[in-house]
Amino acid sequence: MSAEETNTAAARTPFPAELIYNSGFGNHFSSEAVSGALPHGQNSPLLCPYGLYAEQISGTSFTSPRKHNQRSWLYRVKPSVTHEPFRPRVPDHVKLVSEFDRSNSSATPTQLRWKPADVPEAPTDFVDGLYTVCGAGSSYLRHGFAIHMYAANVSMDNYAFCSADGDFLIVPQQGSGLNTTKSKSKPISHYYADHLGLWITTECGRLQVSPGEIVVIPQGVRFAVDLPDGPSRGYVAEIFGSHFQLPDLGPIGANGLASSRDFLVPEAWFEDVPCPGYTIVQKFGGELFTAKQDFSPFNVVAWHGNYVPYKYDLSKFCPYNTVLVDHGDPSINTVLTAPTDRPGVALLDFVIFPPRWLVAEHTFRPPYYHRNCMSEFMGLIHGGYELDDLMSEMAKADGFLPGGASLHSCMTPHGPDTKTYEATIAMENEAEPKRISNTMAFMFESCLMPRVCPWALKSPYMDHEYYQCWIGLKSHFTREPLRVDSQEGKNEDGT
Ligand SMILES: O=C(O)Cc1cc(O)ccc1O
Ligand SMILES: [Fe+2]
Repeated sequence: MSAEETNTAAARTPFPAELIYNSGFGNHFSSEAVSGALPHGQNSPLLCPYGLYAEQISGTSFTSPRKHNQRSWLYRVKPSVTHEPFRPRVPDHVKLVSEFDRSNSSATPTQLRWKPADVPEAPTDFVDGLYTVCGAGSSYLRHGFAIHMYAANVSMDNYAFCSADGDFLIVPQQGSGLNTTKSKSKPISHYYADHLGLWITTECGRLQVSPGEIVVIPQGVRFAVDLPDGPSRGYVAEIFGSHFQLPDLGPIGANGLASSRDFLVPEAWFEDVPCPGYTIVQKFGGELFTAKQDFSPFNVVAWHGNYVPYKYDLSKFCPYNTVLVDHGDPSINTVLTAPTDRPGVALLDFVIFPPRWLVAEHTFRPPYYHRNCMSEFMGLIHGGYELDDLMSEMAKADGFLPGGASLHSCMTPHGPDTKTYEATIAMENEAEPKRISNTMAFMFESCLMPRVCPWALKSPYMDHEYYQCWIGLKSHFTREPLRVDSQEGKNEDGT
């Protein structure tokens, strides 16, 4: 059937120009698309208002401590259980992994970098365009993560998707007609102001997510992605057995980094139209299963709870950083963290490198050379990474491009390339403040060691020459004493 013939209610219902959201992180929300649809005083009355069915979705075990416990109650036209049996999805050309071992992925300590992937020419929706790059652990054992990327050019037609494996943190990188013109002063949202991004219909309501924003769809929550504006490309971190939370702020105090009130949660929205042949596609243990039903899963008239999808605009992030010497550790820029049972050890941190001022003195300002016991996957949403923007065209570091990616696994050495090192030193450690404006990079950082999927290793976008960017780093060692550029012996004005 063509898109015109199918009864694709979700795809056909245009989103309003501006959606209204609830605001807050981890709140217990209540939302009614029809006034009075939420029961009062109890969750599961004998008969719910308007003859709705009550259904609970749990994101944590029933007995999880109260401060971690996540669940929502959905009041819907028909319950989710009304469907034909799940069957393996055909054709099964899926490049998704949720239990990483020798049969489906490789160990490699090499520094890896990928160029941005082209959006396919053949019609490809969000689910078909999704492929796993790397990951670790197991969704079956509820401990691990997978990093996927996607490139899509059509809306999902007459079906909804959910992952039984884990929460999806989606980072859209590109919408159609992306304006890449550089500006020193524009916030990232301006670059994408005309782009509608992803229209995501979920059981809890609808979200519009543009590049520069992120969205989290919790494990099991059903959603459909429409592309009103044409092709889209981006990154996904899927976490098994943990949920994202805001990082503790420690000595920073009560404010800063990502603020609770900037997280936006949908308002209840439903459709109640016949949907013959509607399909639920469920990712379960890395495999896709389908089940037919004759109604839309977006039939939740009201809901309440704290297990909800949410979005966040990265330009709202309030960065803190070095104000005197030394490059700070990237954890200072953590937007969200998915914890393990070990304090301070993340299953997955989502860290950003937003526009900001560089003001450090006597300091090599780019990231230091390092080897990390955690593994670092990086993506670039917009502009250049770190000092790219400040360098002359001659010295401009290249190779890490918007839509591209890199992976520096556990204990794999990495740091600024030769051009960045030389250009930084050539700036003679200028002490005056500099603004990095044209940038929005991010990192998924995990305590687990990722294995890399074969299609990512064999990808035509793999940059096999990546190692070359460090080969030119020369020895500057001399037995002659160098001018020691430290604070010692200096006056407050630097003289
Ligand atoms: O490797 C990277 O580019 C990520 C990173 C950034 C930074 O500012 C400090 C450490 C670090 O791993
Ligand atoms: Fe790093």
